[in-house]
Amino acid sequence: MAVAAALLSRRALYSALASPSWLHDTSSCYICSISGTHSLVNHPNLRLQRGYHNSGKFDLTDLTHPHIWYPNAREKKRNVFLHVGPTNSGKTHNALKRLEASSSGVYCGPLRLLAREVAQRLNKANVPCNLITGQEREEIEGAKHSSVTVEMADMTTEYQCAVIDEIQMVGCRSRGFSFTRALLGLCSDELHVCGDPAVVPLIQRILEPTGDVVTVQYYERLSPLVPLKTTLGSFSNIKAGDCVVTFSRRSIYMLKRRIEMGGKHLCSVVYGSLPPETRTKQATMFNDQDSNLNVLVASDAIGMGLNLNISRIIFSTLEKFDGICNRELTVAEIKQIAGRAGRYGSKFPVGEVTCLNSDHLPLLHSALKSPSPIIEERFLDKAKLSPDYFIADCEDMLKVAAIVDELPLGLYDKYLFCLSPVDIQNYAKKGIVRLKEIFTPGTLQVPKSHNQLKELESIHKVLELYVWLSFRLEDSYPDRELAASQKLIEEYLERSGWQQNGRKDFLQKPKRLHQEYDASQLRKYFQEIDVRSK
Ligand SMILES: Nc1ncnc2c1ncn2[C@@H]1O[C@H](COP(=O)(O)OP(=O)(O)OP(=O)(O)O)[C@@H](O)[C@H]1O
Ligand SMILES: [Mg+2]
Repeated sequence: MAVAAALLSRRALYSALASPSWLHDTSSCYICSISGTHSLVNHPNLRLQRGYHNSGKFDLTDLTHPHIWYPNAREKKRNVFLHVGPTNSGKTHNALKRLEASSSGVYCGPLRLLAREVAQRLNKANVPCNLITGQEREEIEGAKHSSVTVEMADMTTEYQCAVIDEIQMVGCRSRGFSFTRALLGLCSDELHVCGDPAVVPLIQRILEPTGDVVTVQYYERLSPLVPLKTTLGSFSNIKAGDCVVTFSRRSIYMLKRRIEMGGKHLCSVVYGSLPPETRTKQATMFNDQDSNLNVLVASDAIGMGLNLNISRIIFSTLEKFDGICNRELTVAEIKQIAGRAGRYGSKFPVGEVTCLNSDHLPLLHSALKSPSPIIEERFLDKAKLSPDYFIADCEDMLKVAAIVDELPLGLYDKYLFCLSPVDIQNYAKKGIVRLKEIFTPGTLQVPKSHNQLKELESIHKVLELYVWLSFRLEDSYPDRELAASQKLIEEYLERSGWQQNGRKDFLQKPKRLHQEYDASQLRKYFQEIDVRSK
C-alpha cells in the first residue's frame, strides 16, 4: 500500500510539474487519484484533451501536448512579442511600457526584487499595481495590474497585457516549469516575453501549436560594457560603484570585511538566503546616492534584470556550487551578472567587468564575446513528452511526498506540503499551527559566528514558510502578521554596528537583539521540517 501511495505521489508530482495548472487549479488534483481509470470527464482540461484525441479514452501519461492544458489561453489568439537581446538593451523597459499603457495586466519575473522594482515603477507611473510573491501580498486598491514572481502567476484571470521576463529560465531544472506554464497559460491578448536570444527557436516551437501570432524583436545593448584587460589587483583599488561577486555567504562576508577594513568604503550585501526584505533594503541602500554604502558584495542573486547603480563588476570566482557540485559559471550566467554594470540611465553610463584572479580573465573575456548556447531540450527517460519539454527536478518534493502520503490529509493539502517544508505533523493533528509553537521568547543573541548567522537565516526561512502557508491556509496559519514582523537579520545588520563603522569587526561586537528567541527550539523545529535542504 505504501509503495502504491508513493507511486501515486510520484505520478501526481510528475503530472503536476509537467502540468503546472495544478498549482492554482485544485480540480486538476484529480490527476493523482486516477489509478488508471478515466473518470475525469469533469475536468475542463481533460474535456479538451478528449476532444483532442477524438476518442473517449485518455492516456494520462501522455504529456506531449501541454498547450491544451490551458483552455482559457487557447480560446485567444494571443499576440506574442519576443523581446530578445543582450543585457541592458531595453527589453524589459519596452515590455513594461506596453504593460503601463494597458487597461489590465501582469508582470511575471524570476526574482522578488525584480517584481518589487516593477511594482514600484508602475505605481510611480500612476498605474496602481499589486505586488504578489510567495511571501508578500501588497494589494493596492483598484489595481488592475500585478507584479508577481512567476510561480504566483494566475492562469484564470484575463489580461489585456502580460509580461514574462527572463524567459531563458524556461531551461532551469527546478523552476523552468513555472515559465512554461506562464508561457502557455497566461490568458492575455498581448504577451511580451523578454530574454536571451538563445531561447528564440525553442519558444517559437513551443508556441507553434497554440495558434498565437509570434513577433520577434531584437535589441542592441544601450550602453557599452567593457571587459578590462587587468584584474582588480589590490583591494585598495576598490571604488564607489563596484560590485564584487562571489557565491558563498562566507566569502561574501569575508570580502565585505576586507573592503571595509580599507577604511574607504562600506558595503551592502545581497545574497539568496538573506530574507527578502533585507535584500531589498541592502540593494536600495547601495542604489541610494545619499547612503554611505557605496560598494556591493553580492552573489548571483543580483544576476537577472535588476537595475543597480553598478559601475564595475568584479568576479571573485567564476565557479559556483549549484547544489550538487562546484561548476564553472555558464556563458549565459557570466553575461547576466556582468550585464549589471553600467545600466543605461544610471549614474555609470559605461560598465566595466573584471575579476580578482588573472587566470579567470581569458574565460571572462571569451564568455562576454560569445553568444549564449541555444537552450537545449531535455528528456526524462521514458516520459512521453514533446521534444521541447522536460520534467522539472522534483526529487526534493518526492521526499516530502513520501512523508505526506502517510498523513490523514486531503490531496490538495498534501500537494501544498509537497511544495513547502512545513510542520506537517502539527497541521495534520490539530489543523492549526500557531507561531508560538515554533517561537518562544528565549536567549538567541546576535550571531558570533557564520554558523549562527546561517542559523538565523534558517529561522527566517521557517518564518517565510509560515507566511507562505498563511496565504494559502489562512485559518490554519493565523499568525502571519507576527511572522512577517520578525526582522532578526535586519536588526543584526543594523545593531551590530559594522554598517556605521567599516573598521569594526561585527563578529566581535555582539549585542543582544531587540527580540529574543529560543534558538534550540527553532533549530530542532527547522531540522525536523527542512527535508528539502538535505
Ligand atoms: N528607451 C528608454 N528610455 C529610458 N530608459 C530606458 C530606455 N530603455 C531602457 N531604459 C533603461 O535602461 C535600463 C536597462 O533597461 P532594461 O532593464 O529594459 O534592460 P534589459 O534589456 O531588460 O536588461 P536585462 O537583460 O539585464 O534584464 C533600465 O533602467 C531602463 O529603465
Ligand atoms: Mg530585463
